[in-house]
Order: sequence, then structure tokens, then C-alpha cells
Amino acid sequence: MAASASTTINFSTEPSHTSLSWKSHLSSSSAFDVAAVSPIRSHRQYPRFVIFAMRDKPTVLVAEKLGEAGVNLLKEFADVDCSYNLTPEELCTKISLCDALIVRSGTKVSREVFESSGGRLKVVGRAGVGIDNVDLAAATEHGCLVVNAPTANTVAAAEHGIALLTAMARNIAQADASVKAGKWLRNKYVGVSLVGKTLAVMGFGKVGSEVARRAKGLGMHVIAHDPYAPADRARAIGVELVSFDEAIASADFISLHMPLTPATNKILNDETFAKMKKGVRIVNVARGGVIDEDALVRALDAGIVAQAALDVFTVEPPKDSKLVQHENVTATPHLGASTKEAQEGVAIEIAEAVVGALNGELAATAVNAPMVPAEVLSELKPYVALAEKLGRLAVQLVAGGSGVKSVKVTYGSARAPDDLDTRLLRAMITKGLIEPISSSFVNLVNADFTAKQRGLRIAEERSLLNGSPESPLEFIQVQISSVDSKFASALSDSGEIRVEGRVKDGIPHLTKVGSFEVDVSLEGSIILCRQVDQPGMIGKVGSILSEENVNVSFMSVGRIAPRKHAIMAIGVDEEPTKESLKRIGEISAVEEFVYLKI
Ligand SMILES: NC(=O)C1=CN([C@@H]2O[C@H](COP(=O)(O)OP(=O)(O)OC[C@H]3O[C@@H](n4cnc5c(N)ncnc54)[C@H](O)[C@@H]3O)[C@@H](O)[C@H]2O)C=CC1
Ligand SMILES: O=C(O)C(=O)COP(=O)(O)O
Repeated sequence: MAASASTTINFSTEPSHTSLSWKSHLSSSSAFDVAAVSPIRSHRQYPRFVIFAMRDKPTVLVAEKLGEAGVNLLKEFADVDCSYNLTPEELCTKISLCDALIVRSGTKVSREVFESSGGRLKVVGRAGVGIDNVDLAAATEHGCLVVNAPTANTVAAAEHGIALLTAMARNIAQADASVKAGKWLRNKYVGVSLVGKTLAVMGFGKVGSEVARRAKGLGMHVIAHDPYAPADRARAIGVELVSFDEAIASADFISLHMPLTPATNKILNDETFAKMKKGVRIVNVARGGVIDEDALVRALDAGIVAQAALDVFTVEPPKDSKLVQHENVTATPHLGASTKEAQEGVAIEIAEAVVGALNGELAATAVNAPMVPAEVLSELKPYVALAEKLGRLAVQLVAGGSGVKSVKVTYGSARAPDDLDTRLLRAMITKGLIEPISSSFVNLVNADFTAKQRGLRIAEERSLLNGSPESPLEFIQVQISSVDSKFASALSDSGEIRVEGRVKDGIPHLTKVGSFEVDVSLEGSIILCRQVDQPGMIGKVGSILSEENVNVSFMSVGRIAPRKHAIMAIGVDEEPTKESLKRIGEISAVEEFVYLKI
């Protein structure tokens, strides 16, 4: 027995992605080492972890141009259908035949796409950074994992930002067009210098900080605004983090590098343009939607904004856009990520992520599932299996099987509270609790959503144990309250169904049922009998099962005191017939029994 609980901490009362998290994963998406940005991320092998169980060769639909190396990598594992320029209707029709979909920024992966997939679509791979074209809520509700390729195009986007900045300052595009039109307008295209000017980088993440580095090399004074960026990262590059208002009021140039979210939608608008220095110049390689484009046209006409260089637009391609036609605007057709190097890197990065996910690995770049480091996953793997099995057992002990609303999970561990990420465990307990009593498919992606939708409340509690924190967990206990049990002995003194398990030699074991201690490996199915403790019981049950050729893998008896009540837990490899279960129930000393499928 492990040391008894010394402290009990209530971590969360509601399933939530942030309640208990691995300490290194609490930082925002911007947390990365700027010096480590490289066009091609090396692939890390994540432990196989069954999010999806693929039986046949999967089909991957590549809906936008993807680098050849990525397509070849996909082909080693899947049937690959490269169909570009599909209409939304065509995409919805095709998707029901696909296990994975790969897109860039030009394809809307809407709720209809997930609904049309009929549950087959398991992974959406975004070959790039921005996932604003994917309906994440719908993906999550459908248990579909969304992965992106967040690092391989960083440098390309930053270089494009700098290209636009310098081209804009020296009127390169306009001057080029006029020379080609036979003109020689040396006075018209006098530019502005960059050296000594203030550049405000809005969004100091991967691209923003690479732009900042390069702008410093051009002799610019660089400030940045990013509510989530750590000050020491900015300091390391020699950039001061300032408030939004200070950034836009003091900048000669503004470069946008934040994601498009409800909070950043039209963040540059009439009101914010009015606060800018007259003659400010704006670069946007982030997303068109962060600028109110009509307001930008007004600001350009009023001379508040002297020039804008835009790679991205609210609607792409832009139609009859006054903004694009404006003489002080330089426009490119969303080329930020379009270098050979970046496209090769992105293609490999996304192909690896999609193949990994289809193989059951938890992707390192998952957008709508917990990102758990590989080493943590390896360590937690047997406990993940234990968690699901305990959930499955507990719910089968409920009379009627339904009406489960309130579950308490206790994790017994000697580790410090922030050293244990329980999101995987909670998801698998939820899977175990819900799948035996419904037609829902539950995985790591949709577990919290599915629990919430069913009104299932999972409270998590940590029981801090004395002893060595070598293994992440000593035990997991699952309790279901306010329900009747079909096996009264599974009820604890306080009336909840209670099962507890441990991992022994890498194998999940059931170690407690109600108040009875047992020990049965959770590998096949289980028969639990309550009996009056007396000699010969094991033999009687064993011989009934052997007559049926049912192999007994494990047997254990947990009793309160000799010759009083005991619980016999029997692990079986095959499913006993109803008749043999009936015969076990008829043994005179057996008071109640239950057969549980794991
Ligand atoms: N034009 C193109 O082809 C490309 C565009 N992009 C876009 O560039 C943007 C940045 O990409 P990454 O740097 O890779 O992402 P990132 O996630 O590394 O950085 C985004 C940064 O924006 C910050 N942020 C979030 N809300 C903010 C707010 N309200 N104000 C200021 N900062 C805020 C975040 O804290 C984060 O540091 C994304 O929108 C992405 O889609 C990226 C690559 C290519
Ligand atoms: O990665 C991003 O966010 C981009 O905007 C690149 O988009 P693309 O893959 O070139 O359509």
C-alpha cells in the first residue's frame, strides 16, 4: 500500500483545458526560443497514443498546393488525393471519403465540412500558421484533431515583411510600374529612409520577433506591443514592449504580426488610425481582418497613413478593392509563406504531423488538443490506459448505466501539484465513462466538450502522498456519486460507486472496489462476486468457467475479515455465457455478482 494521503487539494470543479497543466505548457502560443526558429523543424517521434484507431489505409485529401516532399511522405502511408480549387460543395462531397484534409489559407474548413464528413474526418492539417480558416469549435465537437505547421514559414513571412517595408519606403512597386510604362519619374518617387525611424511591431511572436531583429539591422528603433510576450525575450533582441496606444502613437512604421482573433479583428480602425502619427506607414503580413479596410482607405485619403504595404486581405482575392487600387498601397497576393524553402519545410512539417496523428500519436502541433511533451506522454501512457479502464468499470457498475452526472477523480501522487498534467487522464476517464453507455466517440479532442454537453461534471482532486515522486502516480480513484449500483459492494461508506487502480509492472490493475481491496490486472474482462468468505469458492467458480473453456487470467479475494464478506475479482480472457454467469450467481455463498467488460 502506498503512503496514505496527507493533503488533498481541489484542483478543479469543471473540466477545462487549463485546470491542471504541465508547467512548461502554460505559456501562450508565443513562447518559443527566437534563436531556435528554423525553416524545417526536426521531427520528434511521439509515443503511440490511441486518439484514432485506423484499420485500413487512410485517405488524405490535399486541397491546396503542397510541397512535393510532403506529398511523397503522405503517399508512403496513405492514399493521397490532390484536388485543388474545390468549391465548398465539392469539398463537402469529397470529405466523407477522407480521413485527413490538408489545406493552406485558401480553403474554408467550415462546420459544414465536419458535418459532411460523417465522422470519418479525423485530422485537419493546416500547412502554415494561421488557423482562422478552420472552424475550430466544430472540429473539436466532431473529435477532429487540427494540427498546423507553426515554424517552417516564420523566416519567409518575416523576410516578406521586410521586403514590403523597404519596397514601400522607396516606392519600388510604383516606380517599377512607371518605368515599364515608359516613364522616368525621379522626383515623384523620392522615398523615405528607414534608419533612425521607429518601427512598432504589433504581435511579438515568431514572425514579429524575426522582423524586429532584421529591422534593428537596418538601423531602426524597434518597439513592440504584445500583451502575452515575455519582456526578457524582447529585451534580448533590444526591443521595448509598450502599450498598444504608445506603440501606434509613436511609430513611423507599424508592422502587424498578430493572429486574427475576435480580439484583434479590425484592431486598426477609424479610432486607432486617429491616434497615429500623421504620415505613418503600415505593413500587414498577418491577416487582412486585423485592419478595417474601409477605415484604412479613409486614413490614406486623409494623409494620416502615408502608405500601406499589404500581403493579406479580408477577402482573398480582394474584389474591386479601393484599397488595392490606392496609389499609396503596395499589394502582394498572400506571398508571405511562399518561398521554396518555406513551402518544402511546411509540407514536411504538416505531412509528419498528419501521418503521426493518423497513426495515433499525439501531435506536437495540435491546435485543439493538449500539447503534451513526448517524455510526459511516455511516462503517462500506462496511466492513460488505467484511467480509461477505471472509467469503463465505474460506469458499468451504475444501475441502469445512465444518469451519471457527478464524478470525482482522485490522483494519488507524490509529485508536486504542477508536475502532473492530468488532461490526458481526465479525457480518458471521460471516454471510459461515456462510450459504454452511448454511441458517442470520445477522444482527447472532444472529451471535455462531450462531458459538458452531457452534463457530466468531473471534479479532479490530488492526494499528495509521502514517498518518492519517481512515478507520476500511485493510484487513480474514480467515484460516481448520486447513483444506484448494480453491485452494492462497489459503494463506499459514503454511498458513491468507487473503483481504484494502480499500474504494476506497466500493467493497469484494479486495486479497490468500494471498501474492498482486490488485485486484478485490467487486461480482459472481470467478474466481481461478493461472497461469504469460506474455503472452496475459488475452485467452484473456476470449475464453472473451465467447463465453458473460459480462461481465468487472474483471481483475487479481498475481504474485510476472515469468514466475513469478501469480494472475489476474476479476470477472464473470454466472455462467459449467460448460463455460466447464472450458475456462478447460484452458488449459495455468492451474494451478488457482476460481469464487467473492459
Ligand atoms: N502572410 C503570410 O503568408 C503569413 C502570415 N502569417 C501570419 O502571421 C501572424 C503571426 O504568425 P506567428 O508569428 O507565426 O504567430 P505567433 O503565434 O508566434 O505570434 C503571434 C503573436 O501575436 C500575439 N498577440 C495575440 N494577440 C495579440 C494582440 N491583441 N495584440 C498584440 N499581439 C497579440 C501573441 O501573443 C503572439 O506572440 C499570424 O496571423 C499568421 O497567420 C504567418 C506566416 C505567413
Ligand atoms: O501560415 C500562414 O499563416 C499563412 O498565412 C501562409 O498562408 P499560405 O499557406 O501561404 O496560404
